[in-house]
Formats: sequence, C-alpha cells, structure tokens
Amino acid sequence: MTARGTRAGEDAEELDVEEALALVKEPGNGIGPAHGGLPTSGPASPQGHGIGHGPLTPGHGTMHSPGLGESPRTGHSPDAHHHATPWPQARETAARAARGGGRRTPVSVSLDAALGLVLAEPLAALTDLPSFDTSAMDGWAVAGPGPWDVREEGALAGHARPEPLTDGEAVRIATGARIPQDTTAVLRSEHGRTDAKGRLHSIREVSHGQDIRGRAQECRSGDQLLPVGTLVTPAVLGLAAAAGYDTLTAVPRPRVDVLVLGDELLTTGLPHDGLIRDALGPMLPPWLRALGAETATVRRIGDDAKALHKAIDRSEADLIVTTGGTASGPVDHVHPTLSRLGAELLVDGVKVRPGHPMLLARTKENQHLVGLPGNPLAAVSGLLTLAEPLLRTLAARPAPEPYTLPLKDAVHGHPYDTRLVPVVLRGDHAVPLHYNGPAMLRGVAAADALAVVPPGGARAGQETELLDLPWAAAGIGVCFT
Ligand SMILES: Nc1nc2c(c(=O)[nH]1)N[C@H]1C(S)=C(S)[C@@H](COP(=O)(O)OP(=O)(O)OC[C@H]3O[C@@H](n4cnc5c(N)ncnc54)[C@H](O)[C@@H]3O)O[C@H]1N2
Ligand code: MOO
Repeated sequence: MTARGTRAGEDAEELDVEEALALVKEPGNGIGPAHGGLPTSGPASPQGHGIGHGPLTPGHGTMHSPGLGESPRTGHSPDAHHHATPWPQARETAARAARGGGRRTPVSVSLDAALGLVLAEPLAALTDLPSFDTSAMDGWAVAGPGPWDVREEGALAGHARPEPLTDGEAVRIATGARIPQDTTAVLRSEHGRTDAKGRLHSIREVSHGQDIRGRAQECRSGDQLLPVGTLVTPAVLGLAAAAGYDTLTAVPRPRVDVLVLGDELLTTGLPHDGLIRDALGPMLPPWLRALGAETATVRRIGDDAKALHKAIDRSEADLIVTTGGTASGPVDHVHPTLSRLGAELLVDGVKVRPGHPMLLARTKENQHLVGLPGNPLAAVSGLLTLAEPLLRTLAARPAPEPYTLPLKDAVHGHPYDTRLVPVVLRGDHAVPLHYNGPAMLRGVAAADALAVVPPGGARAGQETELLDLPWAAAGIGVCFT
C-alpha cells in the first residue's frame, strides 16, 4: 500500500471539462485556476458554494418528489445541479427516511447469528456471576490458619461437588473449581510448600478470603448488564453466554436486494470486446453486511427496463440497491422506471464527487431504493452517502462519532460539491491517495477512510472529516461474518 499525496494538477485532470472550466471560471470561490494551486483559506461555509439555487424539497423534511420524470434529465446540466441535494443533507434525508417506517419487529436469534445486530431488549443476567464461589487460582483451598493437612483424595477441578473442609485442612484446587464449604482462602501453588510429613505451609501471609471469587461478584441474577441499543460484539456474545443466554432479542438486519444493471458486464474472466468485469456485484454484499444489512439477492438484469421494473415491483426487501443506469443515457432506466412505478424521489442527485447522480426513492411503504451510479468509486460514494445512514437507522445502530484529522497533503476541491477522497491514516494524519477517479477502485482498495473534502478544496494540515471504511474502523465493522 503506497500512500502518496494528491497533487492539484493531477487531480484536475480527473475532472471533466465542465468541472475544470468551472474551476477556472468561478469567481469568488476562493480557488485559482485548475492548475493554479490551492486556496489559502477554506470556504467559510462548506456547502455554501451552490450555483445560486437552494435544494428543492429533498433533505428539507417534506418528502416531495422533485419532479421525477417531469423534465429530461441531463446529468451535468444546470437543471440537474439545481435538484442536487447538499451532501450533509442527503445523509440526513436518508437517515430520516428510514425512521419514517417506525420500529422494526425484534427477532429472537441464536447467539451465533446475533453478531452485528443491536439488542432490542436489555441484557439482564439470568444467573449470578459467578454462580458459585470459585477459586481464582491453581493451588489449595485451605481452612483456618496453616500449616494444613492436605486431603488425599486428589484435586478439585471441573464441576465435582466438594466435601466441606474442616479447620486445618487443605485440598488441591484448580482455577475455576467450586470452593468447598468452610474454605477461608486459596493458597496459590507457588506460595505453598509441603514438608516431609506432607503438611502444607504458606511462604506468605494468608489473608482471609484471598483468591476466592465470590458468588455474584460480577452481577446478581436480574441485574441489567447492557441496555437496549447495544451493538452485539464478540464480547457481548461472550457475556450473554456467560449470563445464561442461548438466544438474543435483537433488531433484524435490513434485507437488501441488489440489482446490477448493464449489458456490458462479465462475471468471470478477462475483459474483452468492450465488455468489462462487474466490480459491484462482488463488492456490495459484504460491504452491506458490514453496514448491518443482509443481501437477499444479487441479480444482474442488464439494460432491460422491463426486467428492472419487474424486479423492483416484486422486491420485498427493505432496501433495493441498483447499480448503474442513474444518468440520462439511452439505456439509463432507473429514473423512468421509478417514475412508472410511482416512486417518491427523496434525493435526486447529490452535490458530491464522485457519485453525483446517486438517488434515493421510496418505492412503497417501508421500502426504499438507493440508485448507485455505475462508476465503481461513485457507487462507493453513494453507498456511504445514502445507503449507510438508511441501513444504520433501520438496523438501529448508533451513528459513528464524527472525527477529523489533518490532511498530510492538499486536496483539490470541486467548486460547488463535496469530494470524497480515499485516504490512509498514518500517525495523526490522513494521507490522500491517488487513483481516486470515479471509475477507479485502486485508491479505495488501499484506503482506511474517505476524506470529506469541502467545496473549494482543503489545504495540507487542514482538519478534515473522515468516514471510516468498515474494515479499517475499530469495532464491529471488522466482522464480516
Ligand atoms: N451526460 C452525462 N453523462 C454522464 C453524467 C452526466 O452528468 N451527464 N454523469 C457521469 C457520471 S459522474 C457518472 S458517475 C455516470 C453515472 O452513470 P450511470 O449510473 O448511469 O452508470 P452507467 O452509465 O450504467 O455506468 C457508468 C460506468 O460505470 C461502469 N459500470 C457500470 N456498472 C458497473 C459495474 N457493476 N462494475 C463495473 N463498472 C460498472 C459502466 O460500464 C460505465 O463505464 O454517468 C456519467 N455520465
Ligand atoms: O464522476 Mo461521477 O461523479 O459521479 O462518478
């Protein structure tokens, strides 16, 4: 993994013609010509560099269609930008859309299926922990002051019920074994010596109760160990098992149907004859899983409008994710299909690069559709901008704490839109990576996070918000099971 800084000139080459022109032309946006370096100060309001139109209804609470199907969509046209929602609002709209459906019915799941879910009921201890007095060390259970006569019947280990000790008696005991009644302390093996007559002496002073783990030291039966809303981590599974649980009551994973559009996609072998490998079919299910969802199906439906219509219409998933077909090309069927289905468009384009044609629609009650652009890094951008907040809310997961780090190198900005740029985290800096073009996965595949670069760009050393990638974040995100 090589971490190299993004240089302004190279970055500008990845912008399309209109974007590059805008960089040169835009007056008063705090940025020079595309090859002219970076601003000396960040924009006062990161989202305040629109083109003079506020967003339409998306992101403002009322879930109005912004005119789906009413006008031809022209991608980069001013009209399309007019509809686009600022990036932070798009994320809020996605989270809010998921809240609209109310609380999802909890399910009872076996411990091995509960990892990554959120507790829908508090975890109350079903037993005292420990549930009996146990030895904390290997050694001898002793009664009264030494020296002690050592019982001959061998060692206490496992679950055998021990006979009570009499004063002056000791018995060998293993860590975790039940303490015999009337034991006053446990003497560690390394602190005891037996004399020629077989009597046990302590080489240290023995205090009353030492190395005895008393019943209910950790909790009493009925104590609340964890509240509703706790994410089930491996440690939670361990605690639940210790506390007597075989199943947990949790919020179910939202179910996702993934529809991969595009006639040009191959599922195996090398690209040939204008055909390319489908990068999103393999990428999305494990990523969605890390976001708390489960992928019900991945279907490749080509550029077939009828098949798309049928697949959306018949889906019973909580969320449909489509890939490709979001723009306005001759075979971009997502918008017309949503229109025919009477879907309500909540977000129609986002002021973010890459990924600006992404969309969010409500297809039916308690079902949404996130349209990811086909360019693979643009799809990642859509996944983190729209699918992540929606799925997180459906799964009742807590929002990650926002955090910032200074950038190691300057990152060129888009004049009006937020940029999401792959970075690696090195020490206390985020190092921007190359290969961050919309069609490239090379940068994000080496990255720990995406830096949220405000409109206008960011200077070296500028504190920048980061979105952790699931495999790099400390937490349940690392568990893809
Ligand atoms: N006239 C305009 N054209 C385009 C605009 C625009 O604003 N006006 N936006 C561009 C941007 S930005 C993006 S992003 C794409 C979004 O396009 P679509 O969502 O319609 O995606 P497609 O056209 O189907 O595909 C785009 C690109 O991605 C490749 N692709 C698609 N699916 C996959 C996949 N599963 N794995 C790998 N690669 C995939 C596809 O072959 C294309 O190369 O539109 C621009 N055009
Ligand atoms: O460039 Mo497109 O910005 O959304 O991939």
